Parts: sequence; C-alpha cells; structure tokens
Amino acid sequence: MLQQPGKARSASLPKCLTSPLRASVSSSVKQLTKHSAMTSKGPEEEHPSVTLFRQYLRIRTVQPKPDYGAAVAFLEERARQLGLSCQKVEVAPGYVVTVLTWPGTNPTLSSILLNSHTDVVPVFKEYWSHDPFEAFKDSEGYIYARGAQDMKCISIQYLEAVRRLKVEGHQFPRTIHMTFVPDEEVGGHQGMELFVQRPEFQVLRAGFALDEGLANPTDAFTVFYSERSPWWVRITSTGRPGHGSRFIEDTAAEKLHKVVSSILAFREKEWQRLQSNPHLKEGAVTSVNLTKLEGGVAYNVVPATMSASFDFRVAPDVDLKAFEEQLQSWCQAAGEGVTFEFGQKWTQPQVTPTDDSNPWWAAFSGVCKDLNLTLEPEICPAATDSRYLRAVGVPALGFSPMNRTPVLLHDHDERLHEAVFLRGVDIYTHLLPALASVPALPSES
Ligand code: MET
Ligand SMILES: [Zn+2]
Ligand SMILES: [Zn+2]
Repeated sequence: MLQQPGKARSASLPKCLTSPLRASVSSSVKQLTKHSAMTSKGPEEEHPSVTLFRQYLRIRTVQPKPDYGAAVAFLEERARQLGLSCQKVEVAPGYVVTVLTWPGTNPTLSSILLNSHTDVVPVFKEYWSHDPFEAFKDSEGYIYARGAQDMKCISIQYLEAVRRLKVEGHQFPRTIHMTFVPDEEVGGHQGMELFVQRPEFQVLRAGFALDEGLANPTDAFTVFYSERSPWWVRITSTGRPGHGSRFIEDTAAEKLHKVVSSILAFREKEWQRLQSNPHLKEGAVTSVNLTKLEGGVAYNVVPATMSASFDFRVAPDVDLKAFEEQLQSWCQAAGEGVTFEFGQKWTQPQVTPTDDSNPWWAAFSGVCKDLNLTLEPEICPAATDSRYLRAVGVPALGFSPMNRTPVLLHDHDERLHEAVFLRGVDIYTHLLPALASVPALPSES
C-alpha cells in the first residue's frame, strides 16, 4: 500500500531541518511515489540515491584489511549505468585508483576532479547501536554506518549529481573526473600520494579539485582551504636498566617523562591560545596527542628502552624547520640517549585562495550564495588527500555538504540523515555546472 505523498516521510524528518530542506525532501517523496507506483520495486518510499548510498556503505572497505575489490566492482557498475568511461590505475599491488570520466565539450580546458577515498576506519562494534556495516536506517531517517560521513556519502553524492545532470541532457565545457582512491585513512601512501606522480594523473589535467570536509552541527557549511601537517613522532629514550627495587639513575622512563611533560606543556599552551581567542578555529593552532606508550618487560625490571608516540598536527603558518629544532631541543633537554623518528612528516602545506582572485573559489562560493548556504572557510584540523593535490599545484577545497549534523567521523554510531544526504546531492547538482563552466583561465588561453 502506498502512503499518501509526503505524509509519513515529512513526519519523520528531524525538527531541526529548515523548511527548504523539508520542501526538497517532500518533492523527492512525490517523485518516489511515482517511481514506486511505476515499478513496484525496491524498498517502498526510499529515494533510489539513498538505496545506492546504503548499498555502498555495506561494502567492507574497513582498515586494516579493506575489501577494495568489491568497491572497485561497485564503481565499475556505476560507470556502466551512467555511461561513463572507467579507468583503473593500480598504483601499488592491490591498490587501485578508479577514475570515472564525463568528458567536457572543450578538451583544451583543464578538468574538475571530484575526489573521494574508498576506505573507512575500524569500528568498536560493541559501542554501536546498529551493525556498522548494515547501513541501518531508523524510523527518523538516520543512516548508521561506518563511512556514512567519512566519506562514502560524498562518493555517492558525486555519482548521483552527475547522473541527474546527464539525464537532464546537460553538457559542460570542462571534463569532470571522479577519482575513488584507496588508503587515505592510513596516510594515502599507497593511494593519492602515488597517484599524483603517475602519468595517468597528468593526463587528467586537473585544474581544480573537491575533496572531503567535515560535518557542521550548525546551519552553516564548513569548507577547508588548507590543512594542518601531520607529524607523527616517536620519541625513544634509552637509559640504565636494573632491578626494580633500586634507585637507578638515568633511566629511560625518567627521561621519557621529561620529554612527555615538555610536549604536553606545549599542548596546553596551544589549547589556551585557541580558547582565549574566539577568532581562532581549531585548524589554526598546532595540536598534539600522546597516542602510544611502549616499553618494559616485567614489574621488577627497569627497562633500557621506552618510547612515546605523538600525533602532531602542525598549523600551516608554523616555521617547520624551527618546529623540528624545538622537538630536538626537548629531547636534548631530557638527557643523553633520547632520539626521535617520524612515522609521518608532511612539509608542504599549501593554501587555496578564498577570494575572487581565485576563479574556482568565485564559482564555488557564488553557487553557495545563490543557494543561500552560509560558508565557514577554515583550515582542516585533520589531514586529507587534498594535501597531495595542492602540493602538485591543484587548488582544492575540502567540502562535505552536511550542515545541522554532528561531527561523527571515526566515532561510534557514525550516521547521516537521509534528508541531509539528499540535500547534498542537490548542492553538487548546482556546484558541478558552475565549476565545469568556469571560463578559460589566463593560463589556458
Ligand atoms: C595523517 S594520515 C591521514 C589520515 C586521517 N585522514 C587523519 O587525518 O588522521
Ligand atoms: Zn575521510
Ligand atoms: Zn577519516
């Protein structure tokens, strides 16, 4: 039995949604009702884009052993359905970058690159209200799944926006490439980092890229124009071993404690700087967390070696040479035999201009203005594959069109409301025509 158009659906919308959003969902419900009546297929009432999103969420591309094969097969099928070419670039054994291409009418112009990563971070299943790989949708319309925000939503939103624009018969001057990359969640070393160095990437002639951002709990949308540099630092301290009952001097633990204290004091200073200045956003200061402590063999044996690992996220305006010297001096001040090594060290932070001197920004922000979306341009506190794109000269913006949504990426019960997801498809449906129609840049004429 079909329900009356819009009735049950709008009753289940979250109260926080604005009326335009309610109106847009209610209109998609009307289309849906028509669709269901015509085909009698699929879960009744669900928008087909939501169904596709939930299918993609069920693919277990979870670190540390993602099922990339299933994701690539899913994307190849999307390419077939959309009539797009699909190129698979194996950047390392088993690590495939999938590129779906919608050619533009003017091949002399650079292209638009819509990037998303296919992997997701692990879960603590016992803390979830629903199986994180079932893509359960509750009665209010919230879809629970790992990747619901980070960032399988974006992959499907790109695909669905392109589908809608193609169905409507549009063509744009610039080519649109959708890249689906592996390995982002563990640093992108077997993904985007290698891909940008490949001839297949050069051939794409990317002029501008969109990549992931973060949800925003307010009415506004966050957009990232730069990001902090991840520096993963492991400090190793060596010292005198011996019996656990004795007052041994110069132990590994004592020296490690000193370094840990120096670094946590620095953390406190940055935290206070952020707290005391309302104009500073999180991405503008340097953060650090102690994420691992290793060492020791027994209660009564003083170990000769201990180590502490830190996840630093260095603000883009920091002098990186001076910062490394600071690390060095904290280690030296702790005593002999304290060294550090990097697990990750990004040294090429770049900023994508957010003024009208940048025609990409003008097109992007112009559409948001037309749609009445409030943008909050910020520096991304975390790292994304945008850093590899910006470093090879491709201006990039980090944008996940999720407002009125708590930031739940990497968290338990990661979820997204279907209405917010569908609104995101709408937003890309407006953004893509503008970006793919940016007139020839001075460098392109
Ligand atoms: C630093 S590697 C990137 C992994 C993840 N995106 C993060 O920011 O932690
Ligand atoms: Zn991500
Ligand atoms: Zn992530």
